[in-house]
Amino acid sequence: MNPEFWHKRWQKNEIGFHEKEGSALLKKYFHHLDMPENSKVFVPLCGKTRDIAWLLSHGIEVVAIELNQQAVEQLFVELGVTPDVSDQVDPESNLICYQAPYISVFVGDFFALTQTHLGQVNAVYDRAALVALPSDLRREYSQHLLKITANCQQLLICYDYAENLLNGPPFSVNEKEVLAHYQCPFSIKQLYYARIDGGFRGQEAVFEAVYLLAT
Ligand SMILES: C[S@@+](CC[C@H](N)C(=O)[O-])C[C@H]1O[C@@H](n2cnc3c(N)ncnc32)[C@H](O)[C@@H]1O
Repeated sequence: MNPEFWHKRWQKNEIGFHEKEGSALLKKYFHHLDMPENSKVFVPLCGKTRDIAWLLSHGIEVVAIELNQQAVEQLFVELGVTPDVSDQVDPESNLICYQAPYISVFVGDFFALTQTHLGQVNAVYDRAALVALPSDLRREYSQHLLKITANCQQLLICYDYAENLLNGPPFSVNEKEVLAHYQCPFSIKQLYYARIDGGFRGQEAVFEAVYLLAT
């Protein structure tokens, strides 16, 4: 998916992936992560997810990245927070950073983000990020994610459906693929696997899965 694809989706408000009430699966399974006091979670490819509001309301600091600036503007409006905006992150990355207490959201390409930008995080929350990318980019994504988070534990939410059933995104990422990306360095536990209620784009056989990736 090139950046234009996503910018057009945001421009036309074609954001069927956005959950107005946030993810029920995050609320149900977040406690499986080992989160000490004052923890920080990284939310890659965050869109304007309401999950960030939920994390903040539970005392979790959030750092996130999203390609589309309009999405990030909307995220902060919906949070009811006025951010400081800086395009002086560094001369090379072209990242812009929206910051307010307990939250930093970078606007730009995930692959331009470094461990230095991110700082130390206690966990990664990936909903609809890995599955947003075509297969050739998913390997690069998982490797980059491990590198910039220093193999940090992760709660991962994926879709699983038969190839040819749907045109992604979201792409199907089954358990075998999750293992291929992450079994080194993690032990991987599937916490949830169920058919999506009411189907997905007219298809019944689409499943949602939650994985805990921990060392
Ligand atoms: C399927 S949406 C998921 C958004 C969010 N995680 C959620 O649950 O609502 C994928 C998002 O990733 C963003 N995106 C795609 N490629 C990206 C990249 N290389 N760097 C940063 N964001 C990207 C898109 O603009 C889009 O908002």
